Amino acid sequence: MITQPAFDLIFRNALLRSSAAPVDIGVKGGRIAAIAPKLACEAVEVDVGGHLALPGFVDTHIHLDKACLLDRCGHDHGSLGDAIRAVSAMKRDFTVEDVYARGAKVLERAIVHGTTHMRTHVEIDPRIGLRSFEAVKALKRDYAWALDLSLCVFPQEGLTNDPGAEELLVRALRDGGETIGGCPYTDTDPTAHVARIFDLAQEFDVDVDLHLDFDLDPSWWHLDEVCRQTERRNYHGRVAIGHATKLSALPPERMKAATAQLARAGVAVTVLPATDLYLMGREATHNAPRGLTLAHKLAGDGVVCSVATNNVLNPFTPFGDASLLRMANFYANVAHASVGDFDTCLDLVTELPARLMNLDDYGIKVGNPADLIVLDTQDSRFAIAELPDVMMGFKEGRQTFARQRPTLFRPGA
Ligand SMILES: O=c1cc[nH]c(=O)[nH]1
Repeated sequence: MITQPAFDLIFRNALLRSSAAPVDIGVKGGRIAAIAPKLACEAVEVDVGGHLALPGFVDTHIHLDKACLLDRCGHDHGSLGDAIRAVSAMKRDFTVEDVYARGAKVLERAIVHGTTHMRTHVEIDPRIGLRSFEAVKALKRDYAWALDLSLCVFPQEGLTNDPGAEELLVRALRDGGETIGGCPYTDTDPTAHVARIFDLAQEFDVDVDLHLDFDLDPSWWHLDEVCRQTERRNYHGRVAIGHATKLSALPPERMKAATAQLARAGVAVTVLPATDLYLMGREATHNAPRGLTLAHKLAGDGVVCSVATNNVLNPFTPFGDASLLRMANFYANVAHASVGDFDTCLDLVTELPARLMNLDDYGIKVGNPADLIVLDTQDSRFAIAELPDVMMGFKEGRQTFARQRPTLFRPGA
């Protein structure tokens, strides 16, 4: 009789955030089958060497369709409006192949930086039609070996004011759109925009992820309407808002009320620090006012939050390498995070965005897919501060990348 090995693969000596000492992780059929201090059986082995193993970063908000446009967009961008107009003019010339190539470049960077789950927003409107959507669908298929890509279709330039946009959105939702986004502040009727997005979300039974309240004027906003619609439609836990920088301009009492409102409605908040700080305050002649919603504080008060990359090398953010660890470090730097907040900052790119995206089988737990990454650090508390290399990644137990340690050429060695 041939005895089957209990595991196909064992990760030896992996430090988990939840364990005081390194453990072994047994994998069978692509799923985690056991976690124990020492697994005594034969299998292919990967020596993690006491380094930190995490379940992979979760990027809830990126725009693959308009990444890597620096060579086409001129040198002088400024405000949010400028960025939207610049891409609006360019996208008429986007082809499926062009969007695919730019998106692939960013996806490959994200993979080697340890991202295992990602939600890309993709613009759907009469200027671009469904070309970008076709490209990101192909990217989802072609990179499924390394990363779960989820598609959020959205009308960047408005809905009620843009004839033809809704019909295209409906076609995208019938053909693989997994979440519906929106951008009420570009619509001539923001309230109707929000209501229509929720109508479509309910019709297609998909979650909602809106660009919202992206400035520093707290005298008006769309947050109340979004929370109202969420509660009215029983969409608790299925709605996220990105940017929401107006929250950072609220005095403490109003912030307390807004936090309670978000927690009650189950509306999640995604902070996009690179874009938020790049685009705001552009009209100012001096003391350029910029703000950032404090995701780690909101998270402490029961609001599901994430930090995400958003835009990479385009007029919205002419920087970036799709590294979520670097983005979390950037966020922690500019958001007044103290050493005691660093653990929560790591949650903002792992556990919390997994909740935002309702990923039921996320995490290094028995029964879950063996999706994990290994960081070159032995202390999870300081991963955000240290910016360690992500040394290797696995999806369902299959290795997706390895990063070589740099070699020092010491004289005389
Ligand atoms: O940051 C932003 C805001 C609106 N639309 C985008 O694509 N990015």
